Amino acid sequence: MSALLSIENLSAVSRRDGKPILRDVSLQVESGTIHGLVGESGAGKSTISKIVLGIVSGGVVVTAGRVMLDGKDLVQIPERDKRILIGSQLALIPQDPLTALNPGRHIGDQLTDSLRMWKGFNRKAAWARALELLDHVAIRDPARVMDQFPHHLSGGMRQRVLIAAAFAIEPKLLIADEPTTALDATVQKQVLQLLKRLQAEHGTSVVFVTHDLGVVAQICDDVTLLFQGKVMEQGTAATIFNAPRHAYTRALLAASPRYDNPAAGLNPIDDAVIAACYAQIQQFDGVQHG
Ligand SMILES: Nc1ncnc2c1ncn2[C@@H]1O[C@H](COP(=O)(O)OP(=O)(O)OP(=O)(O)O)[C@@H](O)[C@H]1O
Repeated sequence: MSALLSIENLSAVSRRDGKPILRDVSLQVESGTIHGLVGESGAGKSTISKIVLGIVSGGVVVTAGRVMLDGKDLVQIPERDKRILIGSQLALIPQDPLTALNPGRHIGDQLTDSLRMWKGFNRKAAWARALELLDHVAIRDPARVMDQFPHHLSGGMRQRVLIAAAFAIEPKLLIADEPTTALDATVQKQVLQLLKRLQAEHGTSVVFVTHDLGVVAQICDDVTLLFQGKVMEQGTAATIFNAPRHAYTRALLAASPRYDNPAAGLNPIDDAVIAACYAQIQQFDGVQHG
């Protein structure tokens, strides 16, 4: 297997106060696999995704590292080349489908836009392809949905539309940013199954951003676990779940809801584990600056 996306020693700081946001993060997303980017709030998951997608805000400064997509460094290449590379090979499934869709435009127009822009379809061909895509994500009566506005659809349907839009350009890499957080448990499971099916059919590589290890267990092949912008543990999902090495991983697992045993209680993360993580980070920062 070869890595489609290779993040190498990526570090970033806040422009305002120089505070580290990413600390020497390296990870590889192998072709045709789903890589879970996992961590609690502030771990740096969104920052990594935004750097890959070329949409990181000016408040974040990348201070070191490379982001290699298919052999090209996204941090270094000229802006125009980057836009073309990202637009044609990357797609995003966002957390909140409602804000990601334009409320004032029909679903059909929104779906055909990227097909016309990136796949060179004419209006008629794009419309036919969009109908197929909606059918493929199990939307009933796609022709009717094409003429609807986002607010006419349920949350699960909106997320299916965005999944259809993401796969429309046949991206090599898909970034799914907590795509099921806003959905209730039953719909969440259906959307995850859909994502997994399409990913396998298309051979797409996926970075799956989540704070939820239960979701990781359902669909990820590999996992990178972050704490305060530092990789705490990395490996196959099987290793992370069956033989976690880091105390933080074990604590997070114990604190996650058990889908196979919902009656089992949750164990809050021990303060001592968090203190040890901060100590590890302080030591890392000390070595960097000392
Ligand atoms: N534009 C910015 N300017 C300065 N600091 C930022 C900026 N964006 C994010 N940060 C900081 O970077 C750190 C990581 O944030 P990030 O949003 O990447 O974490 P996350 O793991 O995605 O968390 P969440 O699950 O809450 O979205 C946080 O401390 C945050 O305050």
